[in-house]
Amino acid sequence: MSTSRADLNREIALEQAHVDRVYDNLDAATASAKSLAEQGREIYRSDRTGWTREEDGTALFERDAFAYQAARRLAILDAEHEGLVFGRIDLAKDDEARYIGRIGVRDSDYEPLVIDWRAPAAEAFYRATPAEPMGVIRRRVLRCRDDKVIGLEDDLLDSSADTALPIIGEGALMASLTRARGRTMKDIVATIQAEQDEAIRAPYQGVTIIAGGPGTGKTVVALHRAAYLLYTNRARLERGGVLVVGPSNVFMNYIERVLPSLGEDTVTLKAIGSVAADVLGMSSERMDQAEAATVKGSLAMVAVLRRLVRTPLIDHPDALRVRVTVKGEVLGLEARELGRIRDQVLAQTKLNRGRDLALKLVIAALKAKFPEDVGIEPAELDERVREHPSLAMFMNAWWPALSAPRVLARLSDPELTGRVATSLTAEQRAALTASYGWLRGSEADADNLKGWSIADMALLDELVSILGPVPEDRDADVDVFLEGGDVAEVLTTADLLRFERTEDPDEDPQTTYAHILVDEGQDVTPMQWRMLRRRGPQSSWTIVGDPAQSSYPYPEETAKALDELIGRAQRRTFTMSTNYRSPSEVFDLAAKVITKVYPDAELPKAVRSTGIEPRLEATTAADLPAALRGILLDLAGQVNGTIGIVVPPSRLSEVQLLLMGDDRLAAFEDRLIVVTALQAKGLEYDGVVVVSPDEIVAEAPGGVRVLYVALTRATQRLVTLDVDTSKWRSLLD
Ligand SMILES: Nc1ncnc2c1ncn2[C@@H]1O[C@H](COP(=O)(O)OP(=O)(O)OP(=O)(O)O)[C@@H](O)[C@H]1O
Repeated sequence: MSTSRADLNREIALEQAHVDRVYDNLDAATASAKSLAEQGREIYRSDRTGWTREEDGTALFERDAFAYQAARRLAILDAEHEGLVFGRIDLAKDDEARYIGRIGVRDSDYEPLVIDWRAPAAEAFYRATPAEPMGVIRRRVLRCRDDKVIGLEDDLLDSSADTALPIIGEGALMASLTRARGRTMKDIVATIQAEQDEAIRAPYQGVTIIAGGPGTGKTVVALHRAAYLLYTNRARLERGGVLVVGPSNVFMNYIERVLPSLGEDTVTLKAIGSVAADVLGMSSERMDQAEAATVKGSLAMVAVLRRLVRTPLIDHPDALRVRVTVKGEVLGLEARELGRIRDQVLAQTKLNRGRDLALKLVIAALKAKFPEDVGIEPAELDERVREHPSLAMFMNAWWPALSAPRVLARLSDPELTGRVATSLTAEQRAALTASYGWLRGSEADADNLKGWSIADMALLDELVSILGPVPEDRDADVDVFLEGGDVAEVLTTADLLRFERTEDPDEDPQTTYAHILVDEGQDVTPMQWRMLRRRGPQSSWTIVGDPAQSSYPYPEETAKALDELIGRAQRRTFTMSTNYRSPSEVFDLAAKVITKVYPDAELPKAVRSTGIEPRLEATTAADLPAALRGILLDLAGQVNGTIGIVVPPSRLSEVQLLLMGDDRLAAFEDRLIVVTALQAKGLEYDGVVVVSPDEIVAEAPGGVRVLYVALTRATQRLVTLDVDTSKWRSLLD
């Protein structure tokens, strides 16, 4: 709808007057909060002199109806300086105008000046549509920079209403979608759409699944849901904690500003490779080769790890034998008897907690061997066996406290892997041991934190839960040499014990959360679901995902693991149907590719069209630098924001080097980002060049599904650049 500049300026001035009032009241409230804090008075008081967030009056909203809380949240918002007031609805009833903002603000008479976007009174701002206006005549979105109103976008929702309200602009959603993208995700609090709002405001309990194709806002909606849940369940969630898990640190950096821009800073964000850092004291960003990653993610690993723990660390025959001499009688237990005791203990308790019980059973078994016809007092026999130096030495070797890395490192031994991983194929076993090649040779390498992969974190976490925490104090300060052992054996065992003693395992139990939000859930492997469940045995969940973008080759296995996680909990699914990211020209191409291999893919409808078709280019390996350079120079002139260069892993460093050595590209290097298709998950760029689609398919565990991820990252323009081969194009026919 067209409006004159004068109309716009007049409306802006009107809104500015209201925004000024809001800020004046905020200043007063902040001052009052400060003085409350300074006086150290009880904060939650009935003299509501300042402001709070809304008029509802129920216990729910009273909870933080005090200046201190609001001032704290305001301080978080301040860092961002995004408009505090961003919306207004004009209601037919009583000509009421309601302002919507990031937090609620009242004036000195306790009248609401701004309603928190999460309050029930704000719901109509998001839900009203022309088909169902919910009493709203006009919805207005205010664009502010700091505390200045700089633009307005209106939607007329009830055209039948007799109103003189001016309608300005083309609608806020389109204005927001066509803006250039930066390096971090922005909140969408001013333009949340009705179907998104339903998922955001879904009840807290059980498991909420947010599904839908690429670019439908699943991530951003889930983050707004976290903010909403904190608002409606603040006491429970601030105490119990909220954890947001995403695929990588790059992704966490991309989304990290969204919650603070909504006034929330109590949420913990972790990449999947960091989730187990609470018990392991380490995290990882390293990806395994496709084959190894797949084996390590599969549920078959549970049995492999259990068997691994049951296999004694030392299986030298001398170490698997205990002998004590009492009154000239040699009492001994052989490997088979010791094996039985071991199984009995491990059936009852975790290895690191079972040593005392194992010792008790060994002593009982040894005593039972003492000949009945040789006279000895039971108490004396007990003492002689118990205090025999060989016994302590034997126990240190047979039942050492084990750390998870120490145990997992054993899978670098192909022979042992062959024994414990009987359910895996020979190829799977080979991939597994090859991935631990870095550990071969030196024991202490298990401590090399850089070697472990993201997939290993879930295996190590599983091991911690099988082994129990390593006890701090081990009475192993004795000089160790095994009875009947040779010198080499003595050294090996002593080394082993020293290793155990110098370890500094993190004994904290897992940190648990009241709500866990998992993004890119389709890529969470079954082993990783088990790791996550340990962080939320009682929690409610929000799970975001799109199976069509999965890089785990067995989506059915992940779905099964997810079903187990959900169990009998209440489950509700919201499927987002509109693609807000890519223009229809770009998404149509991606949709053709995915439907050929994954006919069940959710295909959202693109909300925009630019009239610009994707460019399909081809080059040779030798000419790649020149061809890519030409495309990037073109794109830099065509889009204002970021340009993503999505490459197969094998070309990552080649392309990074190319960018570094080029003067003309250096001029806009802050807009260029090189990523592999897997790293690009969840991210978006205004211009995207997908380099060598065929190699992306060949190198990624998810094949074409990962190419689909790459093809759906552009908000404006897409270029594909084939290198030598163009096989993927057969998917476009
Ligand atoms: N209601 C909205 N208003 C404005 N922008 C929106 C809205 N919904 C989504 N967007 C924008 O669309 C883009 C895609 O959102 P998001 O990354 O959350 O999608 P996604 O479904 O998680 O995508 P993918 O599956 O590809 O990771 C983002 O730039 C987001 O800000």
